[in-house]
Amino acid sequence: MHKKMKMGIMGGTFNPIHFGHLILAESAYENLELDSVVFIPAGIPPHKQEEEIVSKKDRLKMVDLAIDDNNHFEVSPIELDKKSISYSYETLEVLKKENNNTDYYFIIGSDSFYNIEKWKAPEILLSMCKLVVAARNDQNMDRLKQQKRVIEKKFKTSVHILNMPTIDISSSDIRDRVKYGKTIKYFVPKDVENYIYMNDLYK
Ligand SMILES: Nc1ncnc2c1ncn2[C@@H]1O[C@H](COP(=O)(O)OP(=O)(O)OP(=O)(O)O)[C@@H](O)[C@H]1O
Ligand SMILES: O=C(O)c1ccc[n+]([C@@H]2O[C@H](COP(=O)([O-])O)[C@@H](O)[C@H]2O)c1
Repeated sequence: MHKKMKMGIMGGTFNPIHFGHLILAESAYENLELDSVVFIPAGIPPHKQEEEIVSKKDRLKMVDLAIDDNNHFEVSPIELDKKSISYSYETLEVLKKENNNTDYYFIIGSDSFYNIEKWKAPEILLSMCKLVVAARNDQNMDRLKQQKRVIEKKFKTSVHILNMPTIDISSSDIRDRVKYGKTIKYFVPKDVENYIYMNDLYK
């Protein structure tokens, strides 16, 4: 029997990818001793239909550029290749079928965690992976621990709260900054910054 692999799943709209996502994924890799983390850009994100989202090609390219120097990070186009909405439980079903000898860890920020019961079929999703959660700009650890207890009890799963610095960077703030001519230096990797300007994104 081979040792089970431990894979992190970093799902997101990545519109664009930024250092908050990268530090989150790297912290999960380190804290949970994962073998790798796969970034899965959402083709059609379930809860973000009203936002302006740049093309799948641009978002995939920016993830590629951002993770290029990290050999335990990879990217999968599995959700970009679908025409329908990217529900996480369906993605996990496909991954599980391909790789049964792997434990999956779905990595999210606290904003996603507080909404998880509104996701499609959370009971199916949480039977296939464990959640790894980072506090975001809500420093309220009591609320986070309370949500951890609720989800663990309701779905008979375990939730890992990550030990990482809170990084107050968001894709929406980056989009606004570009729009209003403000700097995004040190918010995103240099290659991503160049890609945004070269391709006139978020004007
Ligand atoms: N700075 C951050 N710290 C911790 N988690 C984060 C951070 N930024 C994003 N995440 C998490 O990464 C996942 C993907 O995020 P997403 O691609 O939607 O970026 P976002 O910055 O939240 O975007 P937007 O500002 O457009 O809502 C979500 O689970 C989100 O909570
Ligand atoms: O499956 C769902 O119903 C669902 C609802 C909301 C978000 N998600 C996933 O959560 C991840 C972060 O989503 P977002 O919208 O914050 O970019 C991304 O992988 C989404 O596909 C999934």
